[in-house]
Parts: sequence; C-alpha cells; structure tokens
Amino acid sequence: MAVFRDVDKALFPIKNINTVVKLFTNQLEDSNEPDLALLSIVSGLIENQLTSRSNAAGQLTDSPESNVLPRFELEDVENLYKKFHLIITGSVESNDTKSYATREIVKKVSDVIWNSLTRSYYKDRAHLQSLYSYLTGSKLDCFGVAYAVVAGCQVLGYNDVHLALSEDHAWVVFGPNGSETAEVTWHGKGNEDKRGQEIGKGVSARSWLYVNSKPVVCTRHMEVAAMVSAINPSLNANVDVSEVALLQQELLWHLYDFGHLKKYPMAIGNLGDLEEISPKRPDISCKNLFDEAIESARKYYNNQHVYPYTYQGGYYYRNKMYKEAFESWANASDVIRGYNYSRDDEEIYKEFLEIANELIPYIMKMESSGFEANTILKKAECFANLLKFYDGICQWEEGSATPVLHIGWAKPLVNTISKFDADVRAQVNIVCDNVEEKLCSKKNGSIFNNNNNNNYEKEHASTITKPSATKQSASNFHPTIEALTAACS
Ligand SMILES: CC1(C)CN=C(N2CCN(c3ncnc4sc(CCF)cc34)CC2)S1
Repeated sequence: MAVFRDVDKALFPIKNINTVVKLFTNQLEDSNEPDLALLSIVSGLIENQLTSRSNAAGQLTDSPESNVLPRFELEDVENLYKKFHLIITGSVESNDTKSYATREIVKKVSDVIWNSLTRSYYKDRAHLQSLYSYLTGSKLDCFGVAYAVVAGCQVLGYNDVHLALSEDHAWVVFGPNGSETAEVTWHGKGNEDKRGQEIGKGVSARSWLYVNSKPVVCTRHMEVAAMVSAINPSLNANVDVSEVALLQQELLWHLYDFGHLKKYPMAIGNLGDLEEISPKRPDISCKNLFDEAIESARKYYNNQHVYPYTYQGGYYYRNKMYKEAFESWANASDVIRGYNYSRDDEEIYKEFLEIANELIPYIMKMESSGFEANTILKKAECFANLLKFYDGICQWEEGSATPVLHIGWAKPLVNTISKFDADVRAQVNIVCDNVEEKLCSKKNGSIFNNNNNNNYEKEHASTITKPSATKQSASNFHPTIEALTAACS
C-alpha cells in the first residue's frame, strides 16, 4: 500500500503557503527520491481550489495576510494518493527485480493513463497538468500525461524512467543511461499520437519540436521543477491568483538554490518572469535570470533552444530596451535557422510571427513617431540585427517541406527595413562568405555547424564578439534579405 511518511502527515492540515513549501523541501532534501505523485496532488489541489470560480468570489477576499489558504486536509490528499497507487499497481506489475523498465512496461503505464481519460474534452484548458486533475476529473493536458507516466513508473519502482522535455513536447527516456526513448503522450491538434514509438529519427528529428536530440532530460528533482513550472496561477485570461503565483515562485527559488534548475533554461525563464512581476531576491535580478537561462542553453544544449532568447527579448521589449530586444530576437533566429520547419512547429512559428508582425512594427511606430533623440533608427547595429532576424527565418524555410513565409510577412518586413535611413543602412557591411558551405551543411544533415562538433561553447567561445559600432558585418544572408537590402540602398 502507498507509503505516506509521518513527517509529511505532520504538516496537515495545510493552512498557508509556507507549509506547502515545507512539504516540498522535506521531499526535495530527503535522501529518498521526491514523491512525484504526492507533490503533484498537493500542488494541483491548491491550484484548483484557489483558481476555481467559487473561491474567486468568496475565500480570497477575506484572507488578511496573503499566505493564508483554505484548509487542505490530510485525508483528501491521502485518498487521492492511494487512488493513484491502486490505478497503477492494479494494472501493471511492480519492479520486484530492480531491473530497467522495458518499452512494453512504459507503453502499458501510458495506456493505463490514456485509457482512463475522459473521452473528449478541451485539451488546452488551464489546470489540467496535475495528478489532482487526473484523479478528480480524469483530464490531463499533453504534458500532464507524460508527467503521470513518469510518476506511475516511480510508483512501480522503475526509477530509470525519466521525463524528457523539448520546448513544446514531452516524452520519456529509460534503460541504461537513459539510452531508450518513447513517446507517451500526444502532441498538437489532429495528429495521430505516436505512443510507444522511439523519438523522431526521420525528418521530425530536424524539426524544432525535438530540439535536434538535445532535450532537457530530467532527474527526479528536475521533474519536480517541471511540475512546479507547470503550476498555472491563472484565474482567467487577465487575472492571476497571487497566492498560487507566490507558491510557484517560492518553490522555483528553492529548486534554484539547490541547483536543480541549472540545466533547465525554461524553468529559469519562468522564474525570471515571476521575478519581473514581483521581485523577491535583491541580489539576483530577473535580467540575470534571463541571461542565466541563455548560458544554460548554450552550455548544456548546444544553443539549440529558442525560448531563452524570447524570454530575454520579451523582457527588453516590455522595458522599452529596443536595441537589446533586436539582439535577443536575432539570436533566437540564429537558433531556428538550423532547423527545418515542420507542421509540428506551429508554436515557435507563432512566436516568430508575433515578433515580426506585432512587436517589431510596434517598436518602429514608437521610434518614428516622436523626435527620439536616441532613436534606434540611427543605429546600424539595430539594422544589422533586424536583417539577421529576418534572414534566420528565411533560412529556416530553406530545405523545409512546409513554407514559413507568406505575403503577410512581407509588408511589415519592408515597412520596417525602409524606416532606416540610407546612411544608416550603408554602415551595415553585408559580407557573403561561405554561403555555399553553410547551405550545404544544413542540407547534408549537420544542420547546426560546419564542423559537426555540436559544441556551441567551444565553437563560439572566441567568436562571440559584438559587431563594432561603425562596421556591422552580417555574413551570408538569404538571397531574399540581400535583395531587399540592395533594393533599399
Ligand atoms: C518566452 C516564452 C514565450 C514565455 N513562456 C514560455 N514558456 C512557458 C513555459 N514553458 C515550459 N516551462 C517549463 N517547462 C516546460 S516543458 C515544455 C514542453 C511541454 F512539456 C514547456 C515548458 C514553455 C515555454 S516561452
């Protein structure tokens, strides 16, 4: 039967956030593995109680200090915990021989979760990520299914099964050194699920969705970080419940302090977003966190993740630091240029579309309305980064089965480029070196660098230099960008 430790029982009934943090820190600092099922039930219970309509009306308004919560009873948590154990151990044999999981076991656990979900429901709804949602409503989102499979394998004693995360998908690794991979959930809309299969070997391996085999492979503590990152404080599209956001922020700081976010760029970025809204640490700013997320992606994932740069670009944009935002977005585009666009990549397509057709045009409008003394329209570095941004998207499209650009991209693009005066544009030195080699390298499979060493840090250590203020060099542009800039000069 489920083992519910006395040290955790003593914390109930939970009445405030500090007690929830204590429950998590007990689990995270204990020599045993943190209990993924227990922590997901507790965080899901609190999130769902505080973000459901009924609470919004009553409970929260009369809580004097912000950390007070409605009482969460031990019995509620224990009953759900036992229910999950029964569902899993009732259908799949436990690992009595302490061996590695097999593909069949992983698929069976995935089937148990999959077949117990409500037949049809709105999959993108909020608050469907936790085991609380699964056990009380038989609903999970696609991340939630993957997390539930890993939690189920932990219940069975298959401690080699771990969560693998790209920027928009989740799967599992298992076996010696996590050498095996398996799909356990669905992705996107209207796509047949590939549950049980190995992770993309064919064309999908070149899509952003699988981050060129550089996913975040979680430890148990990083799986807790993924679950904490997935906490959703939204009451509705416009309002967050501050107690839930505070709980998420406290838990992320605890995980950060113990080093469990070091190899998890998106979790660091999530913490940066929370810190920007409500700073808790005077010594570490949200800007520091966005920079750390980028350093982590460069150091551990060969700079093949896009989101760290869009976290940072979003921060600069919100704080009207437009020159810096252009540099972040150019760096984001430098990542995507190495991928082939596939229909599974809609999420990152929407991200670039919003930057190109909403955020940049807004910046241009702001910069060309007044008499901005220090306008970016006079800065060659901004023009160079804009060209690099567009060029990366053009190169992303090259060699892809699915087109990226369409006429809707062209008008904002030309509009933006033409806002820079000829004398500023003339300062950007377009050098077309090793174009052939670059294009060939993408087509011949080594899609990220010419020397196949797949080590961003080493390859770029000496070459990450700022273009000099006067001469901007932006080498081997896509012909479209080159033609456009030639037309403007
Ligand atoms: C810069 C942004 C547009 C702001 N938020 C972003 N995200 C919010 C948080 N996200 C995440 N945060 C932590 N871990 C994960 S694992 C995953 C793939 C599905 F499992 C997504 C994701 C996804 C990305 S990217």
